[in-house]
Amino acid sequence: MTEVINKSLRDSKGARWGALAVVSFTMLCGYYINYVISPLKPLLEEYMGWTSADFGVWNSAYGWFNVFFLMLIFGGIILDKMGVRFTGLGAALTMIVGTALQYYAIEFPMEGTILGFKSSIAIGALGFGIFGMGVEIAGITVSKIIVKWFKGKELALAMGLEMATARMGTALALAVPLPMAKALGVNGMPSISAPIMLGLGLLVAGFIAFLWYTFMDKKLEKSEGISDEVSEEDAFKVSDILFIIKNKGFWLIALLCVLFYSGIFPFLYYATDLMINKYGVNEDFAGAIPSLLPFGTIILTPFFGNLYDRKGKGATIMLIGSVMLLAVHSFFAAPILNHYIIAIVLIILLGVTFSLVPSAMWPSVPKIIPEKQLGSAYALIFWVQNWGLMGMPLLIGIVLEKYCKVVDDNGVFSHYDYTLPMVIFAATGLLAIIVAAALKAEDKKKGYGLERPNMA
Ligand SMILES: N[C@@H](Cc1c[nH]cn1)C(=O)NCC(=O)O
Repeated sequence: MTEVINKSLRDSKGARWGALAVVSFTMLCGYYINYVISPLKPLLEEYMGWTSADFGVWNSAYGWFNVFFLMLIFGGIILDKMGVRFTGLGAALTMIVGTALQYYAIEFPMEGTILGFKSSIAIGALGFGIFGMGVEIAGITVSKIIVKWFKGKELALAMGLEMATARMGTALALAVPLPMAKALGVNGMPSISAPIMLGLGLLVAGFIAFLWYTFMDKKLEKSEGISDEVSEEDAFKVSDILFIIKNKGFWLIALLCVLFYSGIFPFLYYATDLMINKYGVNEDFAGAIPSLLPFGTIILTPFFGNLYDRKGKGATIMLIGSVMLLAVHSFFAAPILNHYIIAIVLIILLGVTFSLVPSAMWPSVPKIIPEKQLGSAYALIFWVQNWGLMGMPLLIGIVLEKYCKVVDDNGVFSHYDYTLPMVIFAATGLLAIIVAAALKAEDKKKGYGLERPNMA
């Protein structure tokens, strides 16, 4: 007698890892644009008259719509209501529109001011804000997609691999734009917009990749006998948000997220400038050192994710990562430690930190929040995180402009002293340790299972 078993497409290794590869590529394209202007800071100051505060405003715009217009919350609601296909395509398109505006602002600099900001900064920041909305909503959509394919399987490994792939985009963004802008320059004037044009092309490719994923998603649902992407049970309800925000574990994860990521992502915006100003690295190579950070995470995030899947210890991993964040930034702040080798070692250690916490944090959310509320839960966590992603670059930009300019004997600007900004980054590590310890205690009390393996 032959037994017919209806298997879900997620049971096919090829199908689920293939789906992961496709959506991860879309994220890689987004993460490239996220950091593309970081290494261009010295060129923007020299050739376009930007100040550090302008740079801070542009980068903080990432969170404007997400934080003030609650676009992330709406994104989460749309995700839970309309499903991953509609939301992912919309997010990918939003990234393209925002980046086109950024390109326009850099390629065609404008005179005058808008709402007190230089016109080019205002238009470009608006573009970065729109992009930020798109990439964040893409992020929550992809998290939900991964849970859909990998729950009960290699969930943390899959999330780690997605982040690792996305971080290749970050590494590219830190290493490529400065040499590229210089190489494509004409008559000694660098082509600052060229790396953004490259990103625009990548985003279009990312959109096409996501379109491809939508067909895989339909096949998955067909294999599971689901005809409508969003079932009655899965549809968003306001009570879901209330349920999530009443959960102490959720708040601890969200707080840890904003503190930890405020010490990493905004740091990356300034890392190339730090290498030039503190460690005296040549402009042409300065981006290569911070680009080691995402490269390290490419191997280590899946490694720690796999460890969490098999051995557990998620809360402990997050605590260790937070301790390392404090230690690394404290060394970056120490004025006498200014040899570039120290910078390389610290960046590598920061890469380990940046692998530890995300590899345990994101797969821990489904242990605290039921799957049908996951879209809203990730959206709320990203919303809290965006306060930091918005506030920190602005704070550092203003601090650099006001308190860190060092002048030579003739009163001419010589360089930025990064001690104070790095102390501020170290403070995020200290606060993260306190929250990570509280999360570990709460896990023990409530039995979320953060210290238990993910795989059955
Ligand atoms: N909410 C995102 C933030 C982000 C930064 N760059 C692109 N997205 C996030 O935290 N993603 C998880 C990660 O570790 O990258």
